[in-house]
Amino acid sequence: MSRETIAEQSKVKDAKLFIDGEYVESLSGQTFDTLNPATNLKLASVAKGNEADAKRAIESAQRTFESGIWSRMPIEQRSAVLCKMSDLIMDRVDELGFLETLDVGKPVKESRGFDIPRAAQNFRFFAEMAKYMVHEHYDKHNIMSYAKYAPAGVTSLIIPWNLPFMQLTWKASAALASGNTVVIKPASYTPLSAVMLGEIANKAGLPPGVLNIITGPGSTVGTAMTNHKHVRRISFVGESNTGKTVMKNASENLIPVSLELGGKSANIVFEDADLDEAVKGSIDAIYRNQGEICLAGSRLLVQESIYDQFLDKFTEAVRNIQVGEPTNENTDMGALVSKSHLETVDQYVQIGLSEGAKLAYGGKRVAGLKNGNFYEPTVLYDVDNKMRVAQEEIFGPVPVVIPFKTEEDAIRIANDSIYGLAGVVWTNDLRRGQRVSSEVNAGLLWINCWYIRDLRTPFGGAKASGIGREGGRHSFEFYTEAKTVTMKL
Ligand SMILES: NC(=O)c1ccc[n+]([C@@H]2O[C@H](COP(=O)([O-])OP(=O)(O)OC[C@H]3O[C@@H](n4cnc5c(N)ncnc54)[C@H](O)[C@@H]3O)[C@@H](O)[C@H]2O)c1
Ligand SMILES: O=C/C=C/C=C(\O)C(=O)O
Repeated sequence: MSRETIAEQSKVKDAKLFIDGEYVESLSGQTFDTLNPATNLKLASVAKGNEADAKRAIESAQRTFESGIWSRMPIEQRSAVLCKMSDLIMDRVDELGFLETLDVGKPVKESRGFDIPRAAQNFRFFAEMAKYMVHEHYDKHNIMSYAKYAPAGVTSLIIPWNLPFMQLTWKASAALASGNTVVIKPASYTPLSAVMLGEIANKAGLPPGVLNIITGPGSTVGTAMTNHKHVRRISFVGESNTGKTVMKNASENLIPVSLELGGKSANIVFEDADLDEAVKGSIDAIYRNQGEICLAGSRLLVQESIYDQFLDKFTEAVRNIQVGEPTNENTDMGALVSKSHLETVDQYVQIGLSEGAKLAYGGKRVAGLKNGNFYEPTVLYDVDNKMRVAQEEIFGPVPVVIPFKTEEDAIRIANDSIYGLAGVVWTNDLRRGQRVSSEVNAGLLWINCWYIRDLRTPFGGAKASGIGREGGRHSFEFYTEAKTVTMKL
């Protein structure tokens, strides 16, 4: 399909709330604008929901849950609806990919090649898996016990702006496959793809009220979605500090939370690594999605004996990254999500330089692309792990390169962080790879690769990077309520 046809098809519509199977205005009638990060021009007007709208959606989800139309639907039927949603997402991969690119600022080759296909895969994966869940059953003399996994109830899903459609569907597909009804809140910078899920749900035959979408501020909509007594699960993705607020609010009604939060992951390159592979993988780990990815290998730890050689090769590769118009097929790195985020990223670079870090490349806005939020892929090196740029999440295309002497040093530095989301080890000694991955305190470790996903595995972080795990059976455990039935025979 040509770029023009896709653009025509993806004509950005104003976005409304989606409640009880219908698109509606917010009760206040207020709206806000979502901008294109590549131009900072308005893309669409979006309904600005408030507490009352969130309550409307929660009540609709609660009524629908209790009706049993979805929660008691035979699993084969439920699964078929979700597979249909998967197909409908793939049918619209070009259009949804283009829309995601316009709203997030990310390269279209990634939106169409990864985010949207992965969203379709999320639905198919959980729809299929739900059919084959193994249930527990124990016999003890004349006593038989078994566990039933009942859907938990109304589930709030709160999503950030960096990979909106992929993350939203990662949560929604598992929650729905478990038999729950959901209320979704996308981030205000990037609400457009989420809103499309309403259309897709209706077309697939999801009963009205099973899936609801409320756009609006976190302080009002988000709060209502996290302290309402009818909400039985909250899955939140975002910053660690917002996660703390979510947990505090959830405690009012003792609502279980799953929190996927920030990261500052160590990407460790040992002297025995395949250097070309390590350079290529490390580039991907920090510049993909403009560095706006929680799993980013943002602390690049390099063994002293290869430090200069690695840094030269890495910087050379950075020079070749094509930064540009996100809808252009050749673009590798697009625009940061907002002007204020661009300013934050730039401030961090200045902080790093004032702390004594050196600049190997980048460090400023892209000349010639001043209307959008384009920042050069940047390399800060000779960084000490104590510096703020090594301790705080920058969430942009700015790795900090830190030298280390021994394996023990690398592990100590990797663990000297409040975060514990991910870690990457580059080495040709797989015993070392195993040792280091056992010692790094993080939820996700990759050896000689980065961000390869098997959806059956537990996904989540340690320390300030989160609470709980989703993925495969871990998602089903979170989104259901286990009930033990014991029978005397
Ligand atoms: N661990 C992971 O899997 C993962 C994945 C993606 C992003 N992240 C993290 O997300 C952050 C970037 O995203 P962001 O800037 O959108 O995060 P954010 O915390 O500002 O916002 C996330 C979502 O929470 C909402 N929100 C804000 N205040 C709220 C409140 N009081 N109650 C309920 N909801 C509220 C926002 O509107 C948004 O929808 C980074 O820290 C990144 O590492 C983590
Ligand atoms: O920015 C964070 C990336 C999150 C990735 C996932 O949730 C996933 O791959 O399932």
